[in-house]
Amino acid sequence: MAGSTFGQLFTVTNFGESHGPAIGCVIDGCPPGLALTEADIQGDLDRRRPGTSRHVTQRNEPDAVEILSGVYEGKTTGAPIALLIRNTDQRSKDYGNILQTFRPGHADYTYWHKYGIRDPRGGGRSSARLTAPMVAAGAVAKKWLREQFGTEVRGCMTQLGEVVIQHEGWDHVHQNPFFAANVSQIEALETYMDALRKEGNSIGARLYVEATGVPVGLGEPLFDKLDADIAFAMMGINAVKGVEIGAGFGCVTQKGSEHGDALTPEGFTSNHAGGVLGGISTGQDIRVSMAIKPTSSIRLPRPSIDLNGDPATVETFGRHDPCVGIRATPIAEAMLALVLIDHALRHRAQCGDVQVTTPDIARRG
Ligand SMILES: C=C(O[C@@H]1CC(C(=O)O)=C[C@@H](OP(=O)(O)O)[C@H]1O)C(=O)O
Repeated sequence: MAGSTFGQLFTVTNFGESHGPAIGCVIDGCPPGLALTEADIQGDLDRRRPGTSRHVTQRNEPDAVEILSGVYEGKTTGAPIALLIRNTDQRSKDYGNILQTFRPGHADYTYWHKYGIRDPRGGGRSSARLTAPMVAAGAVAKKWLREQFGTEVRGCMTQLGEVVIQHEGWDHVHQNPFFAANVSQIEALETYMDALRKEGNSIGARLYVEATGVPVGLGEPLFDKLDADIAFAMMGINAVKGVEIGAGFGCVTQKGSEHGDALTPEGFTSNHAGGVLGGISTGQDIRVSMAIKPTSSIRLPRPSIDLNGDPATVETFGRHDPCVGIRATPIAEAMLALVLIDHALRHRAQCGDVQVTTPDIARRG
């Protein structure tokens, strides 16, 4: 399958460029009968959209979604659902000076060598703007999962550069532009970002995303393991460079007696597995962490080469996120929801009914 379609039974085909007339996606395989309006989707798009604080790109896009097909009298019909988001605030002249060069750390270089042609305006097809349609599709998946199984997907930023963010409570996530589960560190995060922006530089971040109320049995035994597909989905998000499931790299120093989550009649007593054993969901919370690289478009001049391979200096102007991780939480949530709906439909196709249990006493304790 070509590289713009995600999923096996609930497929999402992403289209568009950052400075084209519109971006969007076509969802195929959505179960019929799901009540769906634009309002079900818009909330998550608003959480991701640019221009909402001084710490993100100042490109001001409403990211208003239009449902073009697949819904009749407020319900999905089983037909493809086309979702459209019009681009309204392109400023393509910002990219004039980098047409002949490659930004270090950017897809400019690989796109040029692969295709021999690229749309450089706003990063074209490589733009993080193309995550918006995935957030829209993810909102549909979230709604179906919630109604079928009571599954909830949520995420937060856990580290911005060197600043580790302590988890104070999930309700804090909605009260700050960083998606931090913390309000007492917001001032420190703002000071950090203000200094970084002044310097013309960018920084990486770490995010956490989890799904609760996940049925047992989602995932395939050998290749399409649930955790493998989650890692694939997260690595498909622009700028993600590392993914951990459960204890992740922490398992290197764990002993078997510690890592293996004990089973009791009431449920598991811990969740180092991150909710997946043998590639199949345990019914515990799915726990995922990811590392997001610093934005490659920065104001600081850097050495590079031009299209002829001669030395060049690159400086990027325009409206870039000093930390793409700041707006990435809704994207990670959406990708996790898309993996879960796809595997829930696959499980149902092979095994019939999906078993909903929440044997995770670790999270209740
Ligand atoms: C527009 C969005 O982010 C954009 C992502 C992006 C990039 O190269 O990835 C470059 C910038 O585009 P522009 O130069 O056109 O402002 C960001 O603003 C968005 O996320 O919706």
